[in-house]
Amino acid sequence: MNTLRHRAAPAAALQSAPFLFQGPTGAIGASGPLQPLPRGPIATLPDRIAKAMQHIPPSGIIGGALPFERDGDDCLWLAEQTHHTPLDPRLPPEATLTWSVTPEPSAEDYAASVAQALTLMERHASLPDPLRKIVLARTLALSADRAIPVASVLARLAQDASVTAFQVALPDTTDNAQPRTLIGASPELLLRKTGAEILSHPLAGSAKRRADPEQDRAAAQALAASAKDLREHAIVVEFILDILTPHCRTLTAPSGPEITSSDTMWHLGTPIKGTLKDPDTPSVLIASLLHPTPAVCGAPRDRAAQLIRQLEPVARDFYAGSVGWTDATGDGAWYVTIRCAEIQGHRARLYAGAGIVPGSVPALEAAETGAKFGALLRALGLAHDMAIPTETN
Ligand SMILES: C=C(O[C@@H]1C=C(C(=O)O)C=C[C@H]1O)C(=O)O
Repeated sequence: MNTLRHRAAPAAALQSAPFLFQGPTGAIGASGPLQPLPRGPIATLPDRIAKAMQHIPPSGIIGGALPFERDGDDCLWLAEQTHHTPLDPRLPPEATLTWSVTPEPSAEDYAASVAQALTLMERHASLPDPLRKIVLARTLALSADRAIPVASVLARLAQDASVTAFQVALPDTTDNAQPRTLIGASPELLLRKTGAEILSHPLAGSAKRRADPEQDRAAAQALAASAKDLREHAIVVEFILDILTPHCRTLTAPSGPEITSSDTMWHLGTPIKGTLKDPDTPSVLIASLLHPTPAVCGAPRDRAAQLIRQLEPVARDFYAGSVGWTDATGDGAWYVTIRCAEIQGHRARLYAGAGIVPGSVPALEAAETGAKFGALLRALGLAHDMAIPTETN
């Protein structure tokens, strides 16, 4: 992807783009005439994509967001042109918004749900195919005294060169509502397809980055040696290999995870590489087979999803879904929708989750989710660690 050829567009000009992504491999987004794809669940996606692929011009792109729930309606567009214009790194003056922040649920209630999930796992351990992992999330409901400047928040998220910053326009909730936008900085690649080659780079197992370099290195080393995190991670890799195997001629993964990082978090990550049997399958369809992986849902998938619905007080909507794009050849990239917020006017809802396996400690999982809000909080001009309960900070 050639990003040098293009001059940066003013952030405001890109604010209305229905989808755009900027990460280590460059910037890509929709431009030109646009039409929404009919909305629907994953079960009808192959049909809807096949129809859209009949009409896509060679320079076109399909992109948008899949929700967390496989039977929820997605939000995809077909744009006749693709742009590769990077976000303008020159930020407008420091925003001075005044905020109110309400955790929903509170960190204490979240920890109580984690404890409940652990009890259930223990009680079901002797049943056939027991629940082995569940990812539980919490949210922060933010309200500012003015409209949130989406474009400059996105530009700030994109300053972390190790993540993919994204923006996707979401369907309006009511007829005359203000536009809803999903923005985020995903560190996790669900699936990239280039010709017959595919790459998935799941993350699971996390530790907060530290300001002090020695403590920061120690946190990474402790993560790499944590049996609990290695178990949590292995469940995701096993799931992805199982799903991809029937679709691949070759499929390889290293025997253990590597340490990866964003500006705010350390993670365990495993690059899984494959060659597709049918290289014409559009990337969004392979991504939709994988989604949601146990990195954001759990194992077994359906049982975890059901318990998530029971234990989480706020619906996930597009959080823990997938955002991405597919071009006219079917190539594309789909990311796990994490480290994200839904923004509407002066309100934002931030989401963060953590994988729970036997051995997880509720208060530490509350702290981990608190740290995962950091990238968004900082981009909004708030203290990155304000959601980490003080006794664990
Ligand atoms: C669920 C989230 O992150 C996921 C969960 C992780 C974990 O439990 O260690 C790590 C990376 C992500 O796959 C999130 O950030 O909201």
